Amino acid sequence: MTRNAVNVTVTGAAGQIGYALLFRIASGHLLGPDVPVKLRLLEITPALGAAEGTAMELDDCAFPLLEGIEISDDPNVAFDGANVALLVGARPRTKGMERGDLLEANGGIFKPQGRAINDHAADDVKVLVVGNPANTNALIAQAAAPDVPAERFTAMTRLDHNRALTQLAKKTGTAVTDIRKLTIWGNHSATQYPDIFHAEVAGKNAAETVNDETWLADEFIPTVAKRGAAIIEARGASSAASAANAAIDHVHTWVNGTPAGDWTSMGIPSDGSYGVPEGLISSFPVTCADGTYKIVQGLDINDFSRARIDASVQELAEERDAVRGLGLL
Ligand SMILES: NC(=O)C1=CN([C@@H]2O[C@H](COP(=O)(O)OP(=O)(O)OC[C@H]3O[C@@H](n4cnc5c(N)ncnc54)[C@H](O)[C@@H]3O)[C@@H](O)[C@H]2O)C=CC1
Ligand SMILES: O=C([O-])CC(=O)C(=O)O
Repeated sequence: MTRNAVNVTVTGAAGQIGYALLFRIASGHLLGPDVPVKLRLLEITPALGAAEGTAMELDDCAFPLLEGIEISDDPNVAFDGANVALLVGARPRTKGMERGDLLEANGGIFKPQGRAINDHAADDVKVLVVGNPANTNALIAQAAAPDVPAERFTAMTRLDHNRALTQLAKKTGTAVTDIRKLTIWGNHSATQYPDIFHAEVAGKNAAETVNDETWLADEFIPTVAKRGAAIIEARGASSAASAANAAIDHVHTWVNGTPAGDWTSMGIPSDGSYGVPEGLISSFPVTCADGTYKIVQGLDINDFSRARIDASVQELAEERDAVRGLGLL
């Protein structure tokens, strides 16, 4: 059976993550080996030439699943008919820039993009925001798209999830495939909380297996939460291939489902679960099936976890209040 191509819009297509992402989308890793794709690339006007260059390379791969590439500097064109929208392009923080300046600059990007998604994307559009501050940028885009169901706007914490998997596997001398039910809670920032209290390593409780709260508090959590900064320090540039890989994982899982007996982490609009105020886009443990996700319910949250979840959620609430103050919500 021949399937219709899925329209995948990627913003910031000429950037570092874009370069690591587009080839994997075109080769079938995002949606599956039998799903044709059409790429719609959005860039700012000065970067259109670089996006053209990447498109030339995509052509030169002769990917069997790639049915077309369109490039534009107009969000209304780039999001037209989008089934999947990967919002990667963002304004990076530069020297002397305050947090409020960063939020305002990103508001100028994500508000019009949200509006364009509202007006032009396909009815089934799924949105993943990668550009930082990802959770709050997702909130801005969502607020500008009142006709799109709010739950279609998600923010990426899968990179944090994957980072945590590897750190836990190393500590326990196991493979990442032995680990299940790990959770990232909260914001994609240094306040995020990677939680192993419900995780399993080779079928046994991870926290009991590790049995080392000092490692948990002083090594594991800070290593995962500050990994982005450590990569920048080591590489002289921020995570790109691993971020692209996580974006692929996030959408692939959302569309194709979580394996039985496991869950993943996604930044999603809170429904009030686990005391996270409704509407904040916060990371939760979720299962996915049939193209939708559900928050894993009924987990006991101990005092150690509660304090950390609350701190990250507090930061999200402050970011929301700041963008609300700027008139972006
Ligand atoms: N959520 C996560 O886990 C992670 C998020 N990030 C974030 O992803 C973002 C992108 O990272 P890189 O690709 O390394 O940055 P980059 O600077 O290499 O590329 C960003 C691209 O976005 C483009 N751009 C800027 N404004 C745009 C607009 N209005 N419309 C379309 N394109 C626009 C720029 O021209 C540039 O080509 C950054 O905000 C970074 O902090 C990075 C790693 C992980
Ligand atoms: O810290 C950054 O700018 C990049 C990022 O989000 C990450 O690597 O997690």
